[in-house]
Amino acid sequence: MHSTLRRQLLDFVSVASIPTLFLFTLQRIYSLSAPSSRTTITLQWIATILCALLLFAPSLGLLRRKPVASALHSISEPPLVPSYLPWLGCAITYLMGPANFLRTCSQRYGMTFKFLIGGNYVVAISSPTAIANFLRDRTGVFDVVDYQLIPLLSNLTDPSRNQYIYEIVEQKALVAANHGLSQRNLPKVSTTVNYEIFKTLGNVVGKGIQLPVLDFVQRSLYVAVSNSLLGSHFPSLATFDDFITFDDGAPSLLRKMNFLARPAYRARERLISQFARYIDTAWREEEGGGGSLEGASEVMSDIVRSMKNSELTKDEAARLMSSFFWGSHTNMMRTTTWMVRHLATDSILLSRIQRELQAAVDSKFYDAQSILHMHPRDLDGPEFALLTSFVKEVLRMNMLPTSIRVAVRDTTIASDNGEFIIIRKGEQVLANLYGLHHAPHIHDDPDAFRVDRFLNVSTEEMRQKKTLSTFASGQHMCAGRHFAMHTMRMFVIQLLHFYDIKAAPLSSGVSPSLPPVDRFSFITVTDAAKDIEISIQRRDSVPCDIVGTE
Ligand code: HEM
Repeated sequence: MHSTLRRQLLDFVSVASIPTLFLFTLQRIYSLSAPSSRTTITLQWIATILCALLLFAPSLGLLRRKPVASALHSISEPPLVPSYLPWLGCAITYLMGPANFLRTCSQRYGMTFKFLIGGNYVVAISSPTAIANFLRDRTGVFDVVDYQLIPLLSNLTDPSRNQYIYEIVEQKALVAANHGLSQRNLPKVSTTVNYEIFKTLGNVVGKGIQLPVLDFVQRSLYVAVSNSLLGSHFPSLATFDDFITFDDGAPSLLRKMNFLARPAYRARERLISQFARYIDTAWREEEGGGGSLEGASEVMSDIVRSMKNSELTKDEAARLMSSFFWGSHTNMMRTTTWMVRHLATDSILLSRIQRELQAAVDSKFYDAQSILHMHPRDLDGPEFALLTSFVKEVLRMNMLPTSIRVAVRDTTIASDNGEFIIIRKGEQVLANLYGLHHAPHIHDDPDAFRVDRFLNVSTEEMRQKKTLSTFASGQHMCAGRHFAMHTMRMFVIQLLHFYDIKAAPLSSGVSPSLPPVDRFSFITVTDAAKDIEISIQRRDSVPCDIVGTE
């Protein structure tokens, strides 16, 4: 707050001084040439009004620093989104609906803009080059603020412990997560996830069901992913309801609006005690400071070991696990939910994806067993090019920003076309994925859903153009990206191979269309009341008997 007020004062002093001096000079000239008390009073009034306007100019957005041009580059200050509340700024509009706020501002102000929120200036950036540059910064000018969210998400209440906890997270737990979920080590967990998806779909769907899409996907993915990461000591089914309640309220908990999220608050505490119990039950000590979680994936054992070998309490470790667990489920569930909704409501899309899958089955993956042994590399190959493009398109349409950094000193970020964006010390920089993924000069007809948008774009080309940034980049790029891409595609492959799916008709008998995005939500969800139902039937023609799955 202090720096904001100082900034406003400096803005005022620097800009207000020019017209004030001008009026003062004018006044002097008038009073010298034609002394008249009326003229002097009028000029004083004009000066006062101008000063008052200029004082509030920063929050009204009237004050825009002109871009400073240099011979080689253009260096510019981002335009400030007007707001009428001095310290709060745009907080209310942003917090009530970030998706809507970013969409409106991107349309109005373009690729970069600044807004005031609760005493902090946030610079939202959509340029692919600028996003990559600030996320990949290695000079230390951009610090991670996301970790400040960990205490909020995990309900860590002793601030004196936070610095130490961040260090353990950054230097130990995340290193273990990145290593265990890397492309090289992914096969250690991917076969388990393939089998768990198979088993869970069998249990949830049985011979056939009709469920809202969100409920179906959340239930199936939650159990499959939890089982594959944590093994059978973790009560996946029994914790599902608490996880969903926590997930629903997570945006409010992160916004410090606990009063809006009491059920989520309580559900999270129950989940945390389950984690504490799980670590006790599943942990097996080994000689030499080792040890592992019985039946769990190697990566989860490594993460828990890294916490156990530090000075974290059991409660702190259980709380951190709940945050990791939430992060590993929430985005994947939402993305897969949108994929299934698209498939259920668009018969052309469904048959294109089915044809690709059938061709892959005919040529390479002849039976259920070979589908369940698919290697992550198989999914990245040409056999599943359309499915891969489909996931990317769904991510492009729905991802909201998650990457925020804070500038520790004044700096600039190199953007496109030789432009530089001025960032001042203390300002937060936000990767505005909405702006990047919906800019018409970057993505042709950006509001249209095109399943083959990324079909002929190689990974290398995408890396170079940086036009899709769903997993961020740089040091804190998503550790679970390979796991997520594998799991989401495997879920769709099994759903379409072993089952027939279609959207259940509405009560009017009409086939439903894709439900609208709730633009006022924190994440691009749909209003639960507007979700569509899906009918799923096991395909008797496809054998489902797999050796090794009881
Ligand atoms: C569709 C699915 C997913 C999306 C879109 C996604 C997106 C992201 C993004 C954008 C970040 C970077 C945040 C930042 O820059 O500060 C991130 C970080 C992270 N994600 Fe994911 N994620 C997904 C799935 C997963 C899964 C399945 C896991 C684990 C199994 C996971 C684990 C992590 C971890 C540990 C980090 C922190 C990395 C670090 O700070 O070094 N994510 N994720």
